[in-house]
Amino acid sequence: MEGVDHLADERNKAEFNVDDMKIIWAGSRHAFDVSNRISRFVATDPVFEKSNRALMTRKELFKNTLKKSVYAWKIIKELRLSDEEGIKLRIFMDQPGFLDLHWGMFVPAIKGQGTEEQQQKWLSLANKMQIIGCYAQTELGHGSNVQGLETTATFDPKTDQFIMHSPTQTSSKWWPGGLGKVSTHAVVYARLITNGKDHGVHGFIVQLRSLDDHSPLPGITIGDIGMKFGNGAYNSMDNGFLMFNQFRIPRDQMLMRLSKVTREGKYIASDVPRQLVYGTMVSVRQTIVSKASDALARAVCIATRYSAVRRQFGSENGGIETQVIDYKTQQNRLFPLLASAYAFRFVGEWLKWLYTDVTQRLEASDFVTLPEAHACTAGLKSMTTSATSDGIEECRKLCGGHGYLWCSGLPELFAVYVPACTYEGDNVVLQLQVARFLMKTVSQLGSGKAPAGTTAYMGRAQHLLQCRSGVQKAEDWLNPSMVLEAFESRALRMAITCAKNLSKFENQEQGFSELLADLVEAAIAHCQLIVVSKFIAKIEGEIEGKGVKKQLKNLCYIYALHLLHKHLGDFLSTNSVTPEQASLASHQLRSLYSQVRPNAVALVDAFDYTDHYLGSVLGRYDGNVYPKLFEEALKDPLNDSVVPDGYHEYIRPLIKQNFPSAKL
Ligand SMILES: CCCCCCCCCCCCCCCCCC(=O)SCCNC(=O)CCNC(=O)[C@H](O)C(C)(C)COP(=O)(O)OP(=O)(O)OC[C@H]1O[C@@H](n2cnc3c(N)ncnc32)[C@H](O)[C@@H]1OP(=O)(O)O
Ligand SMILES: Cc1cc2nc3c(=O)[nH]c(=O)nc-3n(C[C@H](O)[C@H](O)[C@H](O)COP(=O)(O)OP(=O)(O)OC[C@H]3O[C@@H](n4cnc5c(N)ncnc54)[C@H](O)[C@@H]3O)c2cc1C
Repeated sequence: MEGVDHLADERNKAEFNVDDMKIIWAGSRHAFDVSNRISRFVATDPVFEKSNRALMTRKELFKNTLKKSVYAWKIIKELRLSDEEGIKLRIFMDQPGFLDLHWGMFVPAIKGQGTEEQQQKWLSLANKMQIIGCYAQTELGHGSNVQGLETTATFDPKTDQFIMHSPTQTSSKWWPGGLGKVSTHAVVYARLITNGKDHGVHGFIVQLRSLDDHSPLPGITIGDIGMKFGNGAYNSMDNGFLMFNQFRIPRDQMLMRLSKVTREGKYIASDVPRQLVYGTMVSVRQTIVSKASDALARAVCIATRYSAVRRQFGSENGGIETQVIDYKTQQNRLFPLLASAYAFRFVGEWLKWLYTDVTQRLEASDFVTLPEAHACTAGLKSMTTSATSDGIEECRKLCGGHGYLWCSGLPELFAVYVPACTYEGDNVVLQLQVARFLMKTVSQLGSGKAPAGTTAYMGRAQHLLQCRSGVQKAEDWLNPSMVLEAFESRALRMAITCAKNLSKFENQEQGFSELLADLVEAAIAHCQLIVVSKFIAKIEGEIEGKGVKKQLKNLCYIYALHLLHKHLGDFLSTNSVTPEQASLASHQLRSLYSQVRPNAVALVDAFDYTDHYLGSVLGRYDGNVYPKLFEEALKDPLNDSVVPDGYHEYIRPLIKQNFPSAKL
């Protein structure tokens, strides 16, 4: 029934104030107000309609993305939206496109690696969108191995220019978003060569297309790399290829904040770490962690509301059947994902703080926390995107058959989200960076240099290697220090075992290669510890709102104890817990699920998602699922006529056994 809230009973059961939780989820009242206002604005503007996306051809989808993006930009300008509001507008527009790369990578790359003059010149154009830029790093032959890029930028002292060239097919740029059809400019990463010497990979601003007729400039071959995973989905983005044939750019288009080439062709490296050339990736990895919580929350919101609407079995004497959310198996799959969405939110907030802190330090030439910032952004990007991709797929299964329908919103969400495990660094490659950082930290234990930040726990190695968990009853698993100690001792013991095994190899690099799988496991254990510890820090801080803290505590312990359950092999093999303690954790987990159950729908309402943003018949706020599923089905073009096209050509001859005779 239209206008009826089918989930009202669920909402009435909530034991906390949802409006207060909305503020906690958003991060502040101000952030909530902006998010709430912009999401409603987008939801009610017909230009941002998106339900028809799956039926569009690639060309229609691309053009629709252009229309929405340009309209969004017009709104941002005309209504003088702040940066924060503009970002929200792009998020709620919910259609990947060139704006993401222009604002998310091109502009930050110039800000981070350009000199003052370069910033003034290029950002004044980019900020007005008089030029549109992308981030052209990955090539056909190399993505993960950035040092292996082949594109060259050779300085020609005669003309004071760099000659950009793609010497091989594998050196073609391949993947950059916005490159294929839209960008007029790119930050291109290429090997800098001066006086015959290769100085490694550096960034260059390169104009790709004419600003008059959009044709590629002479010496540039450019196009779209073709359809990607899923219908609609990420195909709104023009990921592109690019080849240079001796294409010339002025010397001052090398991004020269970190190192310079003089008029004479002399290379001057600054004394800052060369890894700062990777700075844009670090900044985007940090934002990807917050976006993971956003994507997982969308899937969980759909699965939770639908699980409360859906009923199967359990009716006695023709009475009402059981809501599937009441099955313990459903709770055991769903509630840890709900808890993970909250956990990633809070670790995302913390990571933003860490990133802001390292940026300020770098400006003051303090590089001490750079390795930690790199390890945290890389590891948490990897861990949260992997968990979110798996979580979205689990939510699809939690919705049974209807989850497989496009209009559930889950197939498209999965297809758009899953490349996050690959872009901005393959998730395994990134965990190996964390592992290197951990091995280095372990090797320095006892050297007098106390580990700091997220590895501070390693400074208590003596205790953590010997301690035995003090958990004796199920409620002890609600004691933050007992939970933390179990995670710390597991992470430390795994790291130390790796280090010991590594030391058995004469050649460290060969040892590292042999032990890759164990090293990744150790890195994941460390990242999980970070997320658990930041969630605990959150619930130990000040939290306003009726009943809010209690809910967050429940979710925090669900998050930690389900990880313990999932990785029990690690916890047992490192003697961080005993089998009896593990079974007490499972007992506590069941009790926490029962406490979350009456609050589940309200906990996803706290995400404050509009039906437009969710884009899901199953996740509708009012729970009016069944009539709407019919409405959606009837909109399908196959239902335009009752007798389908092809009937006379194929179905009728088949039924009437009236085929033209076959010839082999
Ligand atoms: C709410 C949000 C709203 C948002 C709105 C907009 C947001 C924007 C979002 C945009 C939408 C997203 C669209 C998708 C965009 C995808 C773009 C891409 O994929 S672009 C393409 C992305 N591509 C990739 O991600 C490629 C992945 N590959 C790589 O990053 C590198 O090749 C590597 C790290 C794997 C190795 O690098 P290599 O040079 O071989 O280094 P070694 O291993 O030999 O280590 C040497 C030393 O360096 C250290 N160090 C390393 N990195 C860093 C760092 N970043 N820093 C500091 N340090 C670093 C390392 O620790 C070591 O230290 P030590 O031991 O000596 O002390
Ligand atoms: C949707 C999308 C958008 C993108 N947008 C951009 C963009 O805007 N700009 C841009 O420059 N790039 C972009 N990329 C490229 C992206 O950054 C790379 O694809 C990514 O960094 C992974 O690199 P790769 O493709 O070389 O993977 P590979 O490194 O070839 O990975 C293949 C397999 O090898 C494994 N592997 C690789 N190296 C190691 C190792 N050392 N140890 C163990 N295992 C290893 C990986 O785990 C993986 O399983 C995009 C990619 C996608 C999918």
